[in-house]
Amino acid sequence: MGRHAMPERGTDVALRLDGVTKTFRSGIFGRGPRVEALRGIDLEVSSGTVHALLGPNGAGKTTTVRAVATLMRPDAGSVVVDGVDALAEPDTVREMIGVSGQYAAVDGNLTGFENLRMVAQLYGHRRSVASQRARAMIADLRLEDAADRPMRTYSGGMRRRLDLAGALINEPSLVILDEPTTGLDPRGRRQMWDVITEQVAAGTTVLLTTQYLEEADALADEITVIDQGAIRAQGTAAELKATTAQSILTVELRGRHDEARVRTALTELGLSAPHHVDAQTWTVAVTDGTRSAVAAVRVCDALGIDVLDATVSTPTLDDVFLDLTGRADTDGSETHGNRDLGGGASFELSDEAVTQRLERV
Ligand SMILES: Nc1ncnc2c1ncn2[C@@H]1O[C@H](COP(=O)(O)OP(=O)(O)OP(=O)(O)O)[C@@H](O)[C@H]1O
Repeated sequence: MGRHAMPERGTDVALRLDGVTKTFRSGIFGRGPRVEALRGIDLEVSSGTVHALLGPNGAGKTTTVRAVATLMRPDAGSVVVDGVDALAEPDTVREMIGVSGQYAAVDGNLTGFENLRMVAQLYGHRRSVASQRARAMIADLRLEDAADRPMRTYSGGMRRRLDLAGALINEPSLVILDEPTTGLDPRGRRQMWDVITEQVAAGTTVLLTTQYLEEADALADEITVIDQGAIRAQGTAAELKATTAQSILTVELRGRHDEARVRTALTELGLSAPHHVDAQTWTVAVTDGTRSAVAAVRVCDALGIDVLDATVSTPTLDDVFLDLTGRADTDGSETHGNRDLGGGASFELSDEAVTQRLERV
């Protein structure tokens, strides 16, 4: 399905990976240690959505996208792009996808327009059609000012946008962006986010890899957290944040109050035992953000406890990431727990994370 076909979000599956594994042999003649780069990756990307693969260095993100781009053959499992089996029909799939990182360096002496026209011609389009597409992509990706100057004069951000234009020019079913904003300054990053968001609104499906939590939060409809070749968690940013019940309610009291009474009040609201920070300040982990603050004031009021202030800090994706991968470089042990969070999102968590979570419930 092309990007102008405007699928309804979430109705069709643009990409499906089932049990994808890959082990590399390192060293001369492959006699070195084995690296299990992928240990059974399952994921599904709905048409017209952005799916982010988020993970630290060496997690297996690039290996996963290389499998989708048919640049690497998995040892086991399946990769299906818009209903086409990528292992059985790699040539067909190659025509259906756009991969970033392959176009911007075509020829630095050609203008942005000439580069894009050439890419479109390489896809087999007649020169007039190729010119039309190149102009349309230049407008879409806000490259008008740069279109007619040699590409070697472009800033890093412009190059990335031109590269994205190359990946989009054949109206692919799926666009793969491997770390699309690494190395860009904050302005360049934001511009890139804007154009990606616009393209998705026009119907493009995106699989992107990133090490930036902020990027996954800003762009992705769904996130797969990957570490040591295995999936640690999957879901929307909100679902991931919700699993980390790390919202902290801080209650500041006016004057001195009976400690046991305060403890009783906050125990009722919290997920764990309240923590007495100092004479006037208490903290407790909660799930229910701002509502907890209101409830705290009410419960304390009923018990005659005078509250000066009640605030809640909500979890960030950083909290989730640390929670899930914080022990990443310790023992390499596998995931055990598996939770269904509704909406088909499933979470696989380390023993430690599961224990933490059970303690909170
Ligand atoms: N061709 C290869 N030969 C041997 N090992 C490889 C090969 N490609 C990847 N690996 C190993 O597989 C693991 C996953 O690598 P991958 O490049 O997929 O990680 P990544 O998440 O993309 O990391 P980064 O953010 O650093 O690019 C790493 O341990 C890496 O060293």
